[in-house]
Amino acid sequence: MIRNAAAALALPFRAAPVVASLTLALTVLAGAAPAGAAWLTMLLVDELTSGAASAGRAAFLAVASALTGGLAIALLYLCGHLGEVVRHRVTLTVESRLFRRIATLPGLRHIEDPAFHDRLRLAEQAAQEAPGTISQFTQEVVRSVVLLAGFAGALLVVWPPMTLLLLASVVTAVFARLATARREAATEEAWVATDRRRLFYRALLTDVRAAKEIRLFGLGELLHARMVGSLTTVSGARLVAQRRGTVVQSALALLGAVVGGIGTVVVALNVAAGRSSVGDLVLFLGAVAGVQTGLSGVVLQLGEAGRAVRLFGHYLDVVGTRDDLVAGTGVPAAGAIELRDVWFRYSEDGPWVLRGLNLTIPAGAAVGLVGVNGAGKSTLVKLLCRFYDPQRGSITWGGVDVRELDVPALRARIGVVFQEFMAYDLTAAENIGIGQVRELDNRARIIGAAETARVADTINALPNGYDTVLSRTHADDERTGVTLSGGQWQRVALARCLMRADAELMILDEPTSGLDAEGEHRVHDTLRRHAEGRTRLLISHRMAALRGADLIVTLTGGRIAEQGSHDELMDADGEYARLFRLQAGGYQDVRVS
Ligand SMILES: Nc1ncnc2c1ncn2[C@@H]1O[C@H](COP(=O)(O)OP(=O)(O)OP(=O)(O)O)[C@@H](O)[C@H]1O
Repeated sequence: MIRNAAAALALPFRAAPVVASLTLALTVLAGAAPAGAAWLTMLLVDELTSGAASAGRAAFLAVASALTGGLAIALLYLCGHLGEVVRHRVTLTVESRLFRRIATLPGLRHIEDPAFHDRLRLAEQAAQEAPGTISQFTQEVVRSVVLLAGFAGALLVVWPPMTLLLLASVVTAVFARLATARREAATEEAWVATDRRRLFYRALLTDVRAAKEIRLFGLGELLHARMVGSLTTVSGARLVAQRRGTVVQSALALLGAVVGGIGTVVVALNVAAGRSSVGDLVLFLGAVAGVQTGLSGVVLQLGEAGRAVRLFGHYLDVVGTRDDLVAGTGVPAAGAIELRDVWFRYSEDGPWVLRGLNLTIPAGAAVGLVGVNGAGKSTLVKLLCRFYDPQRGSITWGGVDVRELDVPALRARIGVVFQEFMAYDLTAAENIGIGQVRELDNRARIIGAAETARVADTINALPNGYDTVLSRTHADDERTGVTLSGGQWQRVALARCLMRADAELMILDEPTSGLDAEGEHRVHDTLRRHAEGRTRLLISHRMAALRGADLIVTLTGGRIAEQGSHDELMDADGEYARLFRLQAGGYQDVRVS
């Protein structure tokens, strides 16, 4: 908690050192002004009730008191504005740090972890709220401390025990408010998963891709009910926490009134008995009102700040998240890729997906990978891209363990069309160009990749050609976007992969599943010519597509069960031959010669 508070308090001074320091100085002045005004008022009252009042001195004191009061208000507004400036800079800093951490996480472990997403949501909330709340609280504390110091002197002079009484009521208020804040923050933490589900259902209801199934299967009511159910639960819990807070606040207000009342009675009796002056009473009343107003502001904000500090811990956790992979510094060397006794599972208690897998992918060879659904083909691809590390065994490239290589350098040598490739709501040119970010503006290269992937004609026929936004939900400059068919999208993804003209390893995970028969034939033909000499890993359920590969391997039970050329595997008459015949049989027709 102290670590969180210190980090949050330091933030404004790191994000906007000059403005934050100026705000602090002016806040001190703003805090001193009301006490100054009260002292001047006391002097004025005493002057007027002294029996030998000087008109000039009284007028001076009246003007000075009014001006000091006015200055206090003006300073408050100025500090408010400067506080906004600081908040703006702090928000930029924290959001930027938070999302840079997310953007630079090398592996997939954290991003696939639901608990990490919950922490991220709390961190985002804290990043937006905490800096403002905490810097406002800091200002309030500084102003109040100065103000209290001024008034405490007055109270000590007029009736010393009042200082102790006020102190006792403040300590009570602080503890009560902090307890409320802890409860409120705990409520947020407890319900964050439910709130995430609400956002999930909400996103589904408005998702264009989900719209067809939602309508056909009549899921609208179900999703709506679940969304509202989550919302009701979360806002109900927040209301309960808030109700408790209100009860506590009301009790504290009553306590303050009782303490103030006791002091006023005592001092009024002193004035009546001639032990204190009327000026003393005026000063005392001003001081008590000033102290209580100032303190109730601080105590109220203390609650907000306490909650913010606790949630800020999630921000610090996310920003300080360790890399989910230990990166090396080596530069990849050309050569064969070898997987030796690779064991992998997605979680500690999950089932093994790969169980002692051994495979050599020779440099420059086309390797076809076959296996039933769930055999682990895409998992193997993810390991080659080093999104995860195997729990046991090793993967080497050119004789070097991939764990010793620099991760971006390794990935720069790989071009992939993932099975679940992305369809970005960007222009056609950007959708292809992002395959090689430094070539994003190289239109000739983008057109070349589109032509190789045989999607150029489709793009040329779009309303704005390569500048057409491929989206129905986003539009640029009032131009509506367009949506491509599944197969056309797949060709765009292929063109994106082909932007990596210098990639040594090309991985195509089901690259032609959405293509028509002629399209598939042409793409394979083009790929064979385009990727000649590069290492290729091709995954497909259409066995005919892999027939021409130099090496075909079948993945069964987390291991390589068979490997060889098409002819060798057919001669061996194993699982591959069985599957191949099964598929080929599906196409046999007496009318086809
Ligand atoms: N991110 C993940 N987290 C946990 N388990 C996963 C994850 N991805 C895949 N799996 C599991 O790993 C196993 C292998 O999945 P994988 O996607 O590698 O199979 P595949 O051979 O590519 O299948 P398909 O032919 O259907 O594409 C499956 O049981 C799957 O449930």
